[in-house]
Amino acid sequence: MAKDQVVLELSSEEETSEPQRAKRRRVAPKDGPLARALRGAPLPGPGPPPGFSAELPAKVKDVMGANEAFCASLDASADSWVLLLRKWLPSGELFERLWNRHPPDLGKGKLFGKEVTFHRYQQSFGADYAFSGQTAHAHPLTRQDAPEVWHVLQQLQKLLALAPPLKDRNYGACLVNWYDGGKHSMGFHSDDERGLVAAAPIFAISWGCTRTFRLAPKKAGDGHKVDVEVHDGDLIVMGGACQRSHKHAIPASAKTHGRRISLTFRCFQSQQPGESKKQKHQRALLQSCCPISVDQLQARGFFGRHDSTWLWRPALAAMFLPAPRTFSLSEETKASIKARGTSKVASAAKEKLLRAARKARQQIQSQWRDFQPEDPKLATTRRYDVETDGWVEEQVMIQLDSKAFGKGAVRECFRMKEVRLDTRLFSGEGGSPHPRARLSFAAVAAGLMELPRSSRRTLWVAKRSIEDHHRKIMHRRECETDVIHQTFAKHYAELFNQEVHRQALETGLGRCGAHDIDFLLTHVVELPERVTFSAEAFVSGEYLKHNTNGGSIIGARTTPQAFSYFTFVKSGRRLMIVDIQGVVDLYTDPVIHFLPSKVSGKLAGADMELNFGIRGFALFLWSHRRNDVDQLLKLPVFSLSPHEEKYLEPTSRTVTQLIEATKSRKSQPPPQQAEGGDLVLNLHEIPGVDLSDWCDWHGAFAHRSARARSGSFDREDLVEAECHMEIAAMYHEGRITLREEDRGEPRRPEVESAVFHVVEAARQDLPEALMALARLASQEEHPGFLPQVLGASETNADDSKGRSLVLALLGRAATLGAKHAMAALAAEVLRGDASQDELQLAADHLEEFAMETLEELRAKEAKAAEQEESEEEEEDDEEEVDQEHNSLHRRSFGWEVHGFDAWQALRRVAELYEGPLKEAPDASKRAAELRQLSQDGAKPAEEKRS
Ligand SMILES: O=C(O)CCC(=O)C(=O)O
Ligand SMILES: [Fe+2]
Repeated sequence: MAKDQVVLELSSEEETSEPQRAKRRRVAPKDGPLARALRGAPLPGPGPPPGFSAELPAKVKDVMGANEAFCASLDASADSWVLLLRKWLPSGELFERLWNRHPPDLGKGKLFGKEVTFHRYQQSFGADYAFSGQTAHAHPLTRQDAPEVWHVLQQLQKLLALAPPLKDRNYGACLVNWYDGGKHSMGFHSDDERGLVAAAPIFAISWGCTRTFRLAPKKAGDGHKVDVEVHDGDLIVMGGACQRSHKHAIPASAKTHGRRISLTFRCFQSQQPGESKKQKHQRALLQSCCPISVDQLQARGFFGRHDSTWLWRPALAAMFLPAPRTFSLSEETKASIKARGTSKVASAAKEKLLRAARKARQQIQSQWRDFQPEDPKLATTRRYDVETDGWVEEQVMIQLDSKAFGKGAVRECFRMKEVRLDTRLFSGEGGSPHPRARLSFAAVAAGLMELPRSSRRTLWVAKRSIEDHHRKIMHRRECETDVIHQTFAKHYAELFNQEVHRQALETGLGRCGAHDIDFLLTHVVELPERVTFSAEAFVSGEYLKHNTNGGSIIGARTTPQAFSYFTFVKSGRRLMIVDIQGVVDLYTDPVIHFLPSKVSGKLAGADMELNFGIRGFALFLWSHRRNDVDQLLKLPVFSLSPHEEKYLEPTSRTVTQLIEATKSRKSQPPPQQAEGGDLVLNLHEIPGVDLSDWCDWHGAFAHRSARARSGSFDREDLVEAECHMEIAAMYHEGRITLREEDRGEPRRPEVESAVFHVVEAARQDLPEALMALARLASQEEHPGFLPQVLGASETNADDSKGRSLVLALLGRAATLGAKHAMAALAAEVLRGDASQDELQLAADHLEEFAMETLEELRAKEAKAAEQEESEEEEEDDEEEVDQEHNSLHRRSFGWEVHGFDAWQALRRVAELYEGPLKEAPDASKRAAELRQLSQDGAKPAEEKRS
């Protein structure tokens, strides 16, 4: 079964109406619009048990007499629910009669491979019941053979008649359990055997003494636990995703001595009646507007949601609208709901659904009208499995359209039908191909036979790149990349949905406007002779783009933006899924920005063309405004400057500007830095920038010698800081700017925000940011980076404060291993009158600078020698883009001009130990060593020079 091919045409409601809907959903069905309109007067009685709240529509209660009916949703989105109908069908004299029908022996089963005897009697009726590793053979469920069970079934059918999706379902399978006293019990389990109609509710009737019916989530945190005292005649209905999310049990009880019987009715696929003409028609309509079966919809919980098992919900109908248009009931209809009640609404909604489906069918038919398929061909599909990072292959038969129906700049699309071959047709029972079957397979392939009716035929769009498809291997890799990306995105979409559900439940905030999202599943189709396509399911509807790989945010939807940011955070800042586009929340064709060294497997090997790495992350973070969904998911805040907060509307950046920003990193030289005129800004007066706590440079002493650092400095956690620095770089280069009309000063570079981001990056210990900031704080000119910024001296009388700040920043950078910061710090310290401690620090840093420089020289020489040996001529430095780091990475901002080379540095340190530091431990010994080293090293270097 093509379970995975889910194509829905969803209609989008206005984002703004979402909070209201979310609110409704949380307490559904109680506050569903229909339920609210239909709710009758409350019934007398003890009221709902803990965890239960809602009452059911009056019409449902009518049929059941004056009994109470409650509903509990087991999770925040009401995907899993239970109904409780009190005193639905008291046992009366039937109890004794059915009791006498229990089998002579206790039930038996297998648990973890071991034979066990259950603490209860058990018998199935109507359909064999497979449980705990064995099958219980059923007795017939007829008036003659099981009159009591039969009687209950008759009553149940009356109830089913109220629920359109269930009314023609056959519930002719019942498991009866006899509990003789409190020692008899049933352990936790779910009623999720094979062969059940997916998501069709389970009906459990209790007779006899009161027991606790316990429901608990399978995974802690996935929903609520509920204990219900079930009395004689009570009916429990478990619906929606209940069996998937929850387990249930009848726990043993020391206090209970009475007898109890339970009857659970289930809906088996094998027992469903043939469809009537009308039903068939309805089903065909649904299927024609989306190649997904009604059963699959049920499996996805669409029919099980909220009260939709009982009424066709308008929201459900809306899902089938072909184009995203706001679907809402007319005022007139709403009034009639209020006035008249259930059945009208149900049928009106149904009518709307059918009309929508018909329209969708027409649309699809017209799209496929001039489909002129070529002969069917055998092909291999390859699906990517995220878990195993491998490919799964399958044989299919495809028919391609003879001409492309769509052409983009890089790709062309063909309509395609794909038939997944029904293996029963083509192979013998045991899996080995039957000779005759093989024959017919060949016959189909040769076009001699019609495609077999029973196999599934689905509609696809096959894509290939216009340019490259003749370069077969390349093109195959490209198709694979598409598939890998999309499957990855789908995986993250699932994580996103789960997280939204979890947070909605935990916080009690509801979904805060978050929609469930999905990506189309794609696969590679490979024809003989290595002709390759990537294929994805066909969707119709209005196609919208929500953000781009260049960081543009389009439109006001919150879900797609939150999703992109979620992928960044969830992946540990290793990747970010962008270019979110598709029909409503069914997306396709994403781009993944990633850091090549931090992802593994097939993703790492995938296409680099559209991956902008750090710059891609930075552009998105710069454009993205924090929204409700980010907050719901507790995604961390990425700080933006006060100017950005004020002037940056997500829509204020033009797409071209951003695309320019991303492209030019690769090919063109940076644009001329934006004209600054005679703009001068004092570093200490930039809004949002507070450097006062940095101004004590003695903080740098805390780290003493950089060599005392434990291990090498780890840049793993610096991705966010790199993003800040990249934003600063882009401002500096004039690649991005704020909306000028708002700020009222056209063509003025946005220096304030650039500085803000440098400071953010410096606070996160990014060495180049510390050095950049030190440069901005210094009193020298710095034409290379944000020349408009002045350090303290000219405007600030307190000169020493400025020097302190510079030293503190350099000290921190030095401690983090920035070589030139070490030497520059030493040079600065030695220039003034320094204390002993300061001199010692300078000596330590200078020594380490020398050692590192020597190390680098040695490594360089070794590499050169190696290259000479292997005679590698190729210069493979073909303008490689560093995706892992910001474009100012390893820049020293003028601090490299400190006047020391390794030898000079060594001599200078020696001088210090001979002079002002001669009191230091082992001073003279160290001085001698350093002098020796400087002489040894200097010789070969001088030889070389001459
Ligand atoms: O005795 C009960 O009410 C529980 C029965 C049950 O869970 C089952 O038959 O699967
Ligand atoms: Fe059960």
